[in-house]
Amino acid sequence: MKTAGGTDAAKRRAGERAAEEVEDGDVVALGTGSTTAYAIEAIGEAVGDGLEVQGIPTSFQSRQLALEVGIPLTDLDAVETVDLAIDGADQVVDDADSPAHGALVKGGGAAHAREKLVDAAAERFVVVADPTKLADALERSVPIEVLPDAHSVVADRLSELGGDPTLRDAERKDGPVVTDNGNLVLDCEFGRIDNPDALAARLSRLPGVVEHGLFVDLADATYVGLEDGVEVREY
Ligand SMILES: O=C[C@H](O)[C@H](O)[C@H](O)COP(=O)(O)O
Repeated sequence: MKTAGGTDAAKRRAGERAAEEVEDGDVVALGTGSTTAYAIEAIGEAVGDGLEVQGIPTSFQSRQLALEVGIPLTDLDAVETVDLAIDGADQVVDDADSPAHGALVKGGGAAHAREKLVDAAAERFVVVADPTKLADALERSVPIEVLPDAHSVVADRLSELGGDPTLRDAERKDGPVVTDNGNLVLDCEFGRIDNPDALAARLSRLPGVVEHGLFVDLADATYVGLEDGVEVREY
């Protein structure tokens, strides 16, 4: 998969390095997005060379790619353990002095509900990112998957919390984005999020919210792809 801009080589390095963590016999959660796609392709190559793994896809996109590159697939409810999750992020807190170090915003591809489920279940969750994703604090809009009937009432509650929600529109279809789970997505601006843990708890309490894109205390490491290598942050 190719993406626009100069970060493609960095994404590839991060993805390929994370794929090197996969061991024979592992169950691996396969995240969604352009960076994780490089990891899935690399795992597929290793499978071609004899590595035995089972993958759990997190979206239609990652499922299709995994099938294309020959990774045998399974489901979360069919396995006892998920050894490793490899997944991208839209933003990562990279300030080691911050209590939110390693917190993420995810869901740019509207896959965050399934991603959070498997990333949280994994023994080890590795984020793959290029340097444009790193920030001192989270300030990207937060994707919030909502039941279709709930989008306007949840939007009202988000405004009361100080947010500025927008229903995500599909680019090549009239109407909103519909997730793989049949739901809608509100992208909510909160400005700089100094306490993502507190905001995450408030969002989770709203009836009609299926899942939000704040991932707090879930990642074990971030692999940051650079033009000439990979930097690893362990949390
Ligand atoms: O819903 C999508 C996911 O959370 C992605 O992992 C995230 O948007 C990052 O994607 P990319 O690697 O394409 O920037």
